[in-house]
Amino acid sequence: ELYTALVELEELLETEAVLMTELEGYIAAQEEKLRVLKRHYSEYAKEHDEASQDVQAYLSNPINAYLLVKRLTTDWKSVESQMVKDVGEGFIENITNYRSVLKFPTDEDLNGAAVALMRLQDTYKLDTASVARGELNGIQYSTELSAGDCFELGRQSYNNGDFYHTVLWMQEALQRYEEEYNKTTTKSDILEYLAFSTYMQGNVRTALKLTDELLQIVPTHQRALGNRDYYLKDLESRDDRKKGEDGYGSLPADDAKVVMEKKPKTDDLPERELYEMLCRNEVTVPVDIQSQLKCRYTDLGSPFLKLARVKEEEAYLKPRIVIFHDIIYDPEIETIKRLAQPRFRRATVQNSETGELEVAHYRISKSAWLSDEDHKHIHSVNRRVEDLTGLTMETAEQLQVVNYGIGGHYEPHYDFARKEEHNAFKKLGTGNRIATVLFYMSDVPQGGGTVFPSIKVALWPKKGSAAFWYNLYKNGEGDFKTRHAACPVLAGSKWVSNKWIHEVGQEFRRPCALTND
Ligand SMILES: O=C(O)CCC(=O)C(=O)O
Ligand SMILES: [Fe+2]
Repeated sequence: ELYTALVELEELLETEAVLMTELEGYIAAQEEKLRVLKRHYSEYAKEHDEASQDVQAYLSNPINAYLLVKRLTTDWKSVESQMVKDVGEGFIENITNYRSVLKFPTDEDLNGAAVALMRLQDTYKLDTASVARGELNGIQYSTELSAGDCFELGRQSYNNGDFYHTVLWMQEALQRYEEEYNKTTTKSDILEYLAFSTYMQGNVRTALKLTDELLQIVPTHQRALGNRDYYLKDLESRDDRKKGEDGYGSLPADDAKVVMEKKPKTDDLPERELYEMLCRNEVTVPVDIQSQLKCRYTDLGSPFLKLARVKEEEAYLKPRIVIFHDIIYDPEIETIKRLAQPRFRRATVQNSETGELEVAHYRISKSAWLSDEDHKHIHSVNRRVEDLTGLTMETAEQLQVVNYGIGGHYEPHYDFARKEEHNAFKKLGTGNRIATVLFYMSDVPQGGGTVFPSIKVALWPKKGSAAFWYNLYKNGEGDFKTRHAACPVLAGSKWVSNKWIHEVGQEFRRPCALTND
């Protein structure tokens, strides 16, 4: 699939350019065909008119008689062959050939891109009308969506069983439909989806009202008729139940407070809330902690860095999370992006029960792995990580390069493996992931932060900087406060590289301890 990385979507513009050229050619051929037919027609019209004025006089001329017969035999054959001529064939053939060389998105991409929009809408609390106007957080990004576009977004949500977003987008479609001069969809289609999803959201009365509206437009609509009966029965049975319960016999006035509660997500509610608030930059590190944070030029105790000190900024102290500024250079970034691009695969996660690598809705990006041998720039970057951290790269993983597409994200996770988990590191014999270095290789205009919910830290990508933290305590236990996430990218293309450093080989560089600290 293509929607999971922005670089791959860029290639779709090339596909679009080729398709436009083909379509233009097809239109020209079709116009030529019509031009020829029109010419034939006007010849017929001219002769026919003349003949009609005086049929006998016209036909008494043997040449005219001959020409009339000719017009309706050989001439007409050529008209017919012109009419049946399929000017599209060649173009369709071209397009079919392009399918194997150009990138084409699939239905999965369409769905993924729609789901990503819904994710952005939820995480960043974007209201449907603004998104439909092409506006994200008050910034105008694109052209407006038509009623048909909104309808299609609603339909995608519907197919995913997401009635909450179906209702939002069908309502928007309806509003836009009413204001549209050139209609891009039909009101009955919108009403059908809207009514049923409203019902699924628990609002029977509104569903009934919408279905009645639909039946006014299409009185014989079979599904609507069936649904209407069903909704009425449902209301009746609710009425009965209500009577039995409290004896009042009144229905809950669900119309008054349009019920549109989101599906309850009880599994991760508090962290989820905090995560999304951090992504929206609504939470900051408490002042008493913030006031202790420092920035410095430092050699970090490395002889090599004595003459090339680095800019270190503390983002948090326990656990210690630091940002190194201007630590990876533009030419290196360019090399990394160039080498990674052809190797990109959908990023996977490890199933903690089976140990298998699999794709997951909670990690949406493309990634590739680069090693020292791939380019001298990769070697330099790895060497720099060794200088910055004082840790050996002997047991580290290769450099992982990641690009996030529309709404791309990675929900809260630990970089280290938990004891009970099945994990590939056990087999490798390199120990757990002791530390993470995360290079930011692009700026991100909106969204795309790296956030740590349990300590309320948000790091914002800045091209050329890197974050560093230890995932494990000195006694090898995982530090659960390092749980972190990559917020959905709201605007722009986010590029990062991870260097995951392992335990084995660090014995004299970061000696073990008996307790956490
Ligand atoms: O992209 C980010 O900001 C964080 C990525 C991350 O946490 C990971 O890849 O493990
Ligand atoms: Fe991570």
